[in-house]
Amino acid sequence: MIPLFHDFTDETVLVLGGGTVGARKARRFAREARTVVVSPAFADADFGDAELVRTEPTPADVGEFVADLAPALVVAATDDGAVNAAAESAAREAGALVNRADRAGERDAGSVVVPATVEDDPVTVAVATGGTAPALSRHLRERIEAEFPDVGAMAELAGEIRSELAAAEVPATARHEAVRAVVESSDVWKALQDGVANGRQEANRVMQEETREVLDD
Ligand SMILES: C[C@@]1(CC(=O)O)c2cc3[nH]c(cc4nc(cc5[nH]c(cc(n2)[C@H]1CCC(=O)O)[C@@](C)(CC(=O)O)[C@@H]5CCC(=O)O)C(CC(=O)O)=C4CCC(=O)O)c(CCC(=O)O)c3CC(=O)O
Ligand SMILES: NC(=O)C1=CN([C@@H]2O[C@H](COP(=O)(O)OP(=O)(O)OC[C@H]3O[C@@H](n4cnc5c(N)ncnc54)[C@H](O)[C@@H]3O)[C@@H](O)[C@H]2O)C=CC1
Repeated sequence: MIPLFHDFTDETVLVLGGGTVGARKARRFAREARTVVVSPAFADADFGDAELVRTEPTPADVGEFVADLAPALVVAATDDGAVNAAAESAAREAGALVNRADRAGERDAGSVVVPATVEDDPVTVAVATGGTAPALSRHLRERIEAEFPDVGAMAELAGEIRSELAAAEVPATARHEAVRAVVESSDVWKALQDGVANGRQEANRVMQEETREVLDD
């Protein structure tokens, strides 16, 4: 399976099932998309900014929700296999993506998996195990979050340096080496813990050192 990133801004996501799994997916998608959760009951859980619709659709009703909402993605997270299967076929018919929360293993195109995700804007790290061990995906996600608390700030810093070097018309190879030296520097990572300004200062030092090395060669 190959991970691809999908922008759901201005899209609708329909989640069927208001259990803890439906809540987790709703929370996740509601950060970006209009998210509607349809379920006869809702777990005592955080559904983020999702809209909750309390009703118990039959498999036939599911198609109507899909037709009405025209979602880009349908998440099938009920404990009823027939409803989840109906969600899958309605999504396919409507040309929407589908996420079957009750299935592991191989999938057809259009049937997508939700990975464990580290999000620290503008960075996204996605982890999956081919459905073999979701608990391990979660654990890896937590380890990555703990290991790189400033990853978003690092991305901003590297992006700023990239644009500045490009604007100064520094040749491509030197630019690439400078940016790589910054992101690979444990000193810059450490300095970022004390704020972006410290990170920037340390990055300047690393780049100066890098330039000196190039000139010495
Ligand atoms: C195939 C997939 C489909 C999909 O949902 O997209 C799927 C399917 C199933 N999960 C099951 C169980 C659990 N899932 C979790 C947790 C997560 N599951 C997620 C994704 C996926 N789960 C996709 C594959 C991802 C991959 O390849 O690794 C995460 C990463 C993302 C998310 O859901 O948001 C999220 C962690 C988020 C985070 O914390 O970062 C935990 C742990 C926990 O809850 O703490 C458990 C219990 C422990 C265990 O079993 O490992 C079961 C069995 C149900 C049963 O036994 O009844 C099935 C169905 C089956 O296997 O048949
Ligand atoms: N992908 C994942 O991470 C995981 C997936 N699962 C799978 O996902 C399913 C859901 O898991 P949980 O949330 O823990 O189960 P749950 O039993 O807590 O929640 C199921 C929800 O579906 C609702 N529901 C029942 N009939 C419905 C219908 N006709 N239309 C809409 N909603 C309906 C119920 O009211 C309930 O809110 C499980 O059956 C299991 O197969 C379970 C654990 C993790």
